[in-house]
Amino acid sequence: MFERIDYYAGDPILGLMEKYSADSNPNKVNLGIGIYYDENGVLPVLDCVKTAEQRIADPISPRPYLPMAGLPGHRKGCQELLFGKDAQILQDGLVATIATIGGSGALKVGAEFIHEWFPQSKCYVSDPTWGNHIAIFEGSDVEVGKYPYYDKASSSIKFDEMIAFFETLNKDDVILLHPCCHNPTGLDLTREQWDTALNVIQARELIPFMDIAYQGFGEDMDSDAYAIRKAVDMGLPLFVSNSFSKNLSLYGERVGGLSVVCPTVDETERVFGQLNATVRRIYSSPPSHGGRVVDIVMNDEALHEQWVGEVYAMRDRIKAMRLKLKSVLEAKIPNRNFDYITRQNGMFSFTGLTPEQVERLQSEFGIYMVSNSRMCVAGLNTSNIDYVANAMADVLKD
Ligand SMILES: Cc1[nH+]cc(COP(=O)(O)O)c(/C=N/[C@@H](CC(=O)O)C(=O)O)c1O
Repeated sequence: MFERIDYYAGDPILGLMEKYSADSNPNKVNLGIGIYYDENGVLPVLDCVKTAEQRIADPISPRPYLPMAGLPGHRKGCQELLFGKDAQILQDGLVATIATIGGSGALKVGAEFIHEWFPQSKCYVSDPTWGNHIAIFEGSDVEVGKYPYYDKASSSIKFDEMIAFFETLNKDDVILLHPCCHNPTGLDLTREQWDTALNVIQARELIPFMDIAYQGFGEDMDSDAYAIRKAVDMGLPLFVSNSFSKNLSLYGERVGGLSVVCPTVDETERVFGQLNATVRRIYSSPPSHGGRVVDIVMNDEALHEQWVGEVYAMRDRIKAMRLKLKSVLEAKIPNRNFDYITRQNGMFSFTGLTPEQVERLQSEFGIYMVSNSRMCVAGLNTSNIDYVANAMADVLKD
């Protein structure tokens, strides 16, 4: 009956977690999946989340279905975080926002929506991008292409090539963009480059789809949303998927959002309705527990302020690890340039190690990076960074 079903080869990122867990090496280090670990190598529960959890737990309350779009407070929290608390488009009711099952759920609903209502549109992702971007859009029968992004030789962005490629695309083609903390390269456009890119997107009548999964880990909450807010200022139609997995450290609660910025209130109502219809036919409604945590933290002024501080502390620890790794590697291999480590933003560093070198780190040292050489810098701490730097120096020297 099922003998014709293909074996699943596994996911290049999630599959690493299983291998890491099974590794008996006492010195093993997990630099694979994009998860923030604290200085003690522990996945933190943020203090603001602890408070929210206590409020949810006492008094304990029933767990009815949520609306298809999720809790209004969760949706409001997404909108204010992405567009700014006083954004005119929010006052004018021009944003259709739903709470989703993480950023992945937001991308899936967005992909389904595009397949249904823009069937001629192709989706173009950066080369390279987060691998699941391609799987999610192709899984919704949206044809996926790649736009030039990363130049391996110079560890920089192929900006002119990217712009030239955008100029060749068709009206309503979708451009999947990382507003900050690009995964896997860590390389972000400057504000001037965003302005240029968005002008071309506007001129070609392309549809920007911005996936922001690490807001607050780059510069700050507002700066990290620059591209999103610039697109709004320009009057562009815009899709934004956001994730609270990383900046609320709520990975397993599956909380995110999908927002669509529309030209008129009538179009916003139409889009919002169809987003609900799409949710209903995929998973019906989002999870309530995580949604309530988001609602409480995002809408309680004191908790929101505490949350921002906790995100910036995570950001700053990652930045400190970048500086330390760069200095240790420079000391060990003086003739090699490691500037890329501190030029990159967010959780990831694209190390440029060859697949063989990545494999050696794993098999000889128990250090796990994604096979494309992406390192999750948040897995480093003062206890393991010398071990990791020594191992990287060893494989780089040979
Ligand atoms: C750019 C991006 N967008 C969306 C997601 C999905 O987020 P979530 O809210 O958990 O559904 C992730 C997760 N990335 C990390 C984990 C994973 O691969 O699923 C990663 O790149 O390691 C991203 O890196």
